[in-house]
Amino acid sequence: MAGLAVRIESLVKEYGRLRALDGVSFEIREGELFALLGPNGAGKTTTIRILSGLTRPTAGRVWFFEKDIFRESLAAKRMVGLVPQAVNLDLELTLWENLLIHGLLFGMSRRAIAQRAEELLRFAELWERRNQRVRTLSGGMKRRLLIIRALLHAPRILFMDEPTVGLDPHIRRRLWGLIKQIQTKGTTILLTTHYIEEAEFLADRVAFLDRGRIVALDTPQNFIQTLGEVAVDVVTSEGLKTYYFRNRGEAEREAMKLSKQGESVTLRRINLEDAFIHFTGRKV
Ligand SMILES: Nc1ncnc2c1ncn2[C@@H]1O[C@H](COP(=O)(O)OP(=O)(O)OP(=O)(O)O)[C@@H](O)[C@H]1O
Repeated sequence: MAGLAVRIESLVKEYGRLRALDGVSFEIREGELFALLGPNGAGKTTTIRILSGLTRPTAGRVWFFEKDIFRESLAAKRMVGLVPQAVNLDLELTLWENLLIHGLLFGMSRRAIAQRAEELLRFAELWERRNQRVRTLSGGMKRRLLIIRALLHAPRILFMDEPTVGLDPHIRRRLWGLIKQIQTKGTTILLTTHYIEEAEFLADRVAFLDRGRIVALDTPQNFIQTLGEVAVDVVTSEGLKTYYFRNRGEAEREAMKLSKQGESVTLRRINLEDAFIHFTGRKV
């Protein structure tokens, strides 16, 4: 059984009178891909900022591989790579130069940087473009560069804050492939997202964050199974109602009954969005 990569205990973050995080605790196992899913303002970025050493919590403790990150902050920083929400690359420099600067900031030798940069640029299919200015890249390419920059110093843990926000669906899927490959190579990943299908596709476990609190935490499969297997959506004069059933037979019987009453009925598989609405009482 894999050890613990991240242990977070009772994190609180206050901005004046606003409690952005209200006692957040969870653990991430080594090699796991863990998603923090929540609506805007839930506290996802605040959590990532604390874990990356960009801001201090009001209270709470965090360990990476059993090292207290506030007591051993330098060692902790070297263990993590951060993919921020905003594309903070230097647009006037080339891809290669962006990676070089990052490596030097992390105290890597030029030789080690060159070796690792080549490996990662090839991995992200950006090698041919290494001498282009970042300005000339598409949105999806910039995101790929942002991800490999975070991996340059070979961190054991990768934090990704909304890595696919605002991208077209096919570019998002390509990034999902890349993220999965990074996990396969052994990196522990924490990502935040408000795209439910992203969490459902990528994550081993998902925590629903709502107004600074974790309201539910489990694997996508377990969340879905808690509700059942098949959902029946019914459009009524009062709006859309959804009913959950353990199997298709039960769902079909109920759907038949409702259609006979003249209701408009659709059957579908239960997904993580159903679970999210069930646990938070609202949409992402
Ligand atoms: N520096 C700050 N000063 C004051 N309030 C802040 C600050 N940073 C975040 N907040 C507030 O804390 C709460 C949580 O914000 P946070 O950015 O962590 O949410 P989020 O889940 O990442 O949302 P989003 O998806 O919009 O990035 C919000 O109410 C936000 O307005």
